[in-house]
Amino acid sequence: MQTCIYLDNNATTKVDPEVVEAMLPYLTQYYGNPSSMHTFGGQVGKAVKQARQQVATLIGADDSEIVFTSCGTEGNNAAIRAALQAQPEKRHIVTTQVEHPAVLNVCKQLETQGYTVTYLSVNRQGQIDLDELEASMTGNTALATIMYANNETGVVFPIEQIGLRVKEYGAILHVDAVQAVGKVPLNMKTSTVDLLTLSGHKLHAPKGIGALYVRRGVRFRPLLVGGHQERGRRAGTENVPGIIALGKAAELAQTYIKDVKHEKQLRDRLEKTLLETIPNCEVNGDRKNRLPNTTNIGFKYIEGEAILLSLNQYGICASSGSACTSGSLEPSHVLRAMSLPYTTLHGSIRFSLSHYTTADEIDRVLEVMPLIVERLRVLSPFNNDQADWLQGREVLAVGNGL
Ligand SMILES: Cc1ncc(COP(=O)(O)O)c(C=O)c1O
Ligand code: FES
Repeated sequence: MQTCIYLDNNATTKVDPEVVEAMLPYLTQYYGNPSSMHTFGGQVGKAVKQARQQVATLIGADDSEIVFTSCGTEGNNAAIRAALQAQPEKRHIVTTQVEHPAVLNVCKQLETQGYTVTYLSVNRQGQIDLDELEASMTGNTALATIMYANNETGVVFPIEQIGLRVKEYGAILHVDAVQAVGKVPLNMKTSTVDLLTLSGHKLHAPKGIGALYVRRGVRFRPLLVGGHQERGRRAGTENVPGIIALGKAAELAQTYIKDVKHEKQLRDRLEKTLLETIPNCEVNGDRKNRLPNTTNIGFKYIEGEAILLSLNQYGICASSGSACTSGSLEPSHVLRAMSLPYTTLHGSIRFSLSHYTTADEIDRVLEVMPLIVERLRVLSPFNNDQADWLQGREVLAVGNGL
């Protein structure tokens, strides 16, 4: 298989070799069912218990507060449904316009089922306004579901300040922390968060395993109903190899989190040099409150997809939005919510690094990017001469909600 310079770690990550090593015996040797009465199954149950502890430790939770799920999407669905079922009399939800589809589309579906949803706006930096949040909360608000860090821009929301406001109204706070866990330290013991979603494949475990943190005392009804697994909070025989892998990845992440300087330095160098060497480009999102591994840069007057295809020819993987929506060629809903100019909106690229990223790889990207952008701008029908015309369209495009 082809290797590449992989700068798309917000889409998914490489499984750590130590994680593979930890999970393999649970595919081959220890295949028992953790719920079985016999010792063969029981030893698997013990390993699952240890993995639960490892995940709990990473986010400062108690192991009884961790429910294993199949992915981040399931965690979000389960959390939102559980929060609403716990307070059936309340029919209002607060979220943001920049959530992942695994939250946004659940909210849209709930709107057809008698719920009202407030989608908080974001400013040009991708930040929400805490006053707007406060003004949207009422006694009828059951749930605020707000992401920790944005997958496209890396922008981090002030979750604890959000939590204080949400708590004033007695609502439940669910946080989609799929992009944050393993990248920034979290401590549920000192947090206002009630429910928190994480996903293994974003922190060097395989795809198809995740976890939901459920604060002790928060009433929880399962999304999947059946057997008594996960203390009745998620039915279905456990994905044991996935759970062991997530446990190991969580343990390793504790070390990596302490060493994000490496990633951050490379990200900052990539960003700074691109801005210096390529005219007409800018960083999208709040540069102060951001994940250490992500940069989203708008290259004016060209198409993001064209940049991606060119990068691909050089063996460089990046992204122009979340993988789910990138097939559509529609500009990203996150960047649209930030009201970026039309000229930037279409030419935005996300580079997301990991601790595997090397200085040589960044050098290579810095070598080819100016050539790619220059070539595409020469070919572009939207070159700088037409900027005035484009700025005119920008008003139109935003007005149409494009
Ligand atoms: C912020 C965010 N939430 C949820 C998800 C969905 O996670 P999963 O792919 O494990 O279902 C993703 C993954 O793209 C994400 O970035
Ligand atoms: S669900 Fe996979 S990238 Fe969004």
